[in-house]
Order: sequence, then structure tokens, then C-alpha cells
Amino acid sequence: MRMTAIAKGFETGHRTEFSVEAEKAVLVSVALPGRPWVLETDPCDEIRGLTEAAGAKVVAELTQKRQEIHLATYIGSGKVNELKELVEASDADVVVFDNDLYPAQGRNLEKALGVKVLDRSELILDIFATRAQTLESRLQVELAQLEYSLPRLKNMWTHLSRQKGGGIGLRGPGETQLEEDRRLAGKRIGDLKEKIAEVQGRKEREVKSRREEFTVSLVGYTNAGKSQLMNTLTKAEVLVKNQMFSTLDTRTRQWHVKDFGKVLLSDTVGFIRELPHHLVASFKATLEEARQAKLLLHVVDASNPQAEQQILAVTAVLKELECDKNPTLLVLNKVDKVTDRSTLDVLLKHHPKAVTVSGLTGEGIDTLTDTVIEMLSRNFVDAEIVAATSNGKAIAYLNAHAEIYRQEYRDDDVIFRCVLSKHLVHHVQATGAKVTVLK
Ligand SMILES: Nc1nc2c(ncn2[C@@H]2O[C@H](COP(=O)(O)OP(=O)(O)OP(=O)(O)O)[C@@H](O)[C@H]2O)c(=O)[nH]1
Ligand SMILES: [Mg+2]
Repeated sequence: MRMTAIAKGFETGHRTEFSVEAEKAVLVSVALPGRPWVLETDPCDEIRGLTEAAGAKVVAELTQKRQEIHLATYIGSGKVNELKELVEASDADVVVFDNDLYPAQGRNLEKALGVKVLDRSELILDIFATRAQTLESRLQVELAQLEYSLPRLKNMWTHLSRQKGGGIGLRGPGETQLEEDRRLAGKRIGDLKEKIAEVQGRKEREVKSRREEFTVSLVGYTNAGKSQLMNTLTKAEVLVKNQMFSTLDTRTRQWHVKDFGKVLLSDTVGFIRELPHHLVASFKATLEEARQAKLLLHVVDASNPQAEQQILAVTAVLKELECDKNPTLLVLNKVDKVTDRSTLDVLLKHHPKAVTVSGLTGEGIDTLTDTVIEMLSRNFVDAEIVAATSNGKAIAYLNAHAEIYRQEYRDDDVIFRCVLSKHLVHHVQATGAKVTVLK
């Protein structure tokens, strides 16, 4: 089944086999020592949201607490039987695991249950595949899907070849087909990587060309309210939806910040805990704006009981993307929806520098704006720079990196008044120019 999916992917540019549109789904979430949240009041909350985002209808849910996974079927055999009964009673078409399965576990479960089994990564990849609109995100999703499927393909192949052990003359068309699929998949991965590297290079240059501008990126957990905040701040009309992964492509809009000037604000794809690693890697190009932003606004749904864990998940992804050194402001959003004030107080106690807002009602937006101005100004200085007219290095450097608002010549010197990123001051000084910080 997975192979057909891959073969199809070659023609259409994205996989459709795992699409769970209008199907009835049974959810399974397994609590393991590293996944404590499964024990909370609504353990299937997130996987339910994901399944619905993929277009399926949830008909039943099952949870199990385990110390370690069952190697063959992830859950124990008693639970497999219970799950089978549940599948039959609810006439389900698909079982969705909130955990990631080994390829063999997926196959064993499909055999035992008689229905399709998807794991968490496959489900997320499926949502991305059906949402990807631009060429860039389609390439990125296809690469992530192929990379996720390839080991599964390999595994199937070894399994078959072992079965046929020493089978000279027994090599059937099945195996040839598998080898062929594997070869094709490998080649396609290579082609995709090349194309994505091209996109990435173009994107990096494009974003770098805006380096003198004040660039701010909205990042955060999926459904945290990033797009809503973008609309409120810039009067843009990007899609806002109570659905996970509504936004896949980065959108940049001008934000006119009172008393400060023009800022470029970007809305980006949302993150999720246990985000498939391949997806993070292949979405680097889409997240280039965030990687090069002067300031990140980390948007949090403060009304979600799991807000703290979501903050941790986002921080982990930012680290993987090497964005963890960018100045970041934590924005506790959806305060209008917070019913229990004490949960907000706990969040503020852990993150005393955070600001509280509601992208929907506009509450707290002024404070957010003031803090953004303060943070952006803190990283930049107004400077007067005196360089000899023969100091080509300094002049080229300033033209490339500073926002020059006045330039005059005196004797053999050229005098610039400009706004410069603080950490660039010593680079300019290193060229022999004299830098005076004005404020
Ligand atoms: N009550 C309330 N709801 C909000 C607020 N901000 C956003 N929402 C709702 O939350 C849902 C998600 O909002 P989006 O702005 O699409 O979230 P996002 O972070 O862009 O989500 P993805 O693009 O899917 O990652 C929508 O139903 C919004 O109407 C807020 O301040 N208060
Ligand atoms: Mg969005």
C-alpha cells in the first residue's frame, strides 16, 4: 500500500494514499514515561484535532498506559483485541495512533485489525500534503513524505527477501518492483533536495536583502492565533481558522508601528510537539524569515491547558532551526478566553517578561507594540560614523548593513548618520572608521 502511494506521489507531486477524507477514525493514544500528557483529562485532544484537520470523523478513542512499547504491535495483545472490537462496533475505516509506529508495527496492526493504520507523523504529513499550495511547500512536503516512507519500503523489501531466502530463480516481479520503487524514490529524493536547495538559496538572498529593515516573525504552536494577530496588527487578510495547520506558507506584510515606522511582519507555519524531524528539516526554506528575523514573537494560546508544554515544544523546534539565539518575546494570546485567571498567573510567573494580549479583541495590543518598539530599539543604535573617503571597506559595509539617513563630505572624510545593529558597531570600527553612538 505504501509503495503505491509513493509511486503515485511521483506523478502528482504529492501523496494521496493516506488521505483520510470523510473516513471514520478510531484514535489510540499511549502514555509512556516520556509522554505524561496522555494521562491528562482529555488525552486525545490534540490527535483528535489533527484527525479532524485531515478530514476524518472521530468515532471512538482508546488510551493505554505502558512502561514500554510492545515491539510487535506497540500496544499489548489484549488491547489489540479491544481495539478490534471497537473498530468493528463503530464500523471504522482507519485507526490513528497518536504515537509513531515502527513500519513492522503498522503492518502487524493492519493485519490484526483489518483496517488502515496511520501513525502521528503520517497523519501530520498527510495534512501538510493536502494543504500545500505553493511549489515550495509541495516540494518540501513531498521530500518529507518520501524520507519517512523510504525506510518502510526498505524494511518491506528485506522482509520479503528473507522470506525468499536463497531463492535463486525465485525472484519474482514483486521484488524487482520493490527495488525499482526504492531506486526511484532515492532518485526523487535527490532531485527534490536539489530543487529545495535552489529555493533555499534564493530565499536566503531575498530575505537577506531586507536585512536593513526591521523584520519580525510570528512563530508558535499551531492554532495559537498567529494569523489572527497578523491580521489585527497589519490589517492583512490572511486565513484564520480554528483548525490545525491552516497556515503553511510564510506571508509577510508591512506593519506600521506608531512612533517607530515600518516593520515587516511575517506569519509562519505552526509547530507541534513531536513534529516529524524530516518535516522540520525540509521546511527550513519556508522558515527563512523566522531564521533571519530581528525579533521573534512567540505566540502562545494561553487558554490551552497545555500551554506550558506547547511553549517547550516550540522552543525545541526553534532550536532545531537554529533560531534560538534570536531575540524573542513571548506573547500570551487569547487572554479573552482564559476563564481561570490563576493559570495565566502561573504562566506569567514562569515567563515574567511575557506580554498578554487578545488578537481577537485587541486587548493588550498597545503594550505589545510598545514592547516590540523597545526590543527593536534596544538592538539598534543611532550612530555618527566618520570614515576616510579612501576607506572603501567601511563605505561598502555601511551601504550594505546600515540604514543611512544622512551622508556628507568634509575634507577627506565622509560622515554618515545611520541606524546600525549594535553588534555590527565593532565590525565598522575594525575598518578604521570612527563610530560615535548617538543614542
Ligand atoms: N478567543 C480567541 N480566539 C482566538 C484569538 N486569536 C485567535 N483565535 C482563534 O483561534 C483559532 C486559530 O487562529 P489562527 O490565527 O488561525 O491560528 P494560527 O496560529 O495561525 O494557526 P495555524 O496557522 O493553524 O498554525 C481561530 O479560530 C481564531 O479565531 C484570541 O485572541 N481569542
Ligand atoms: Mg495561521
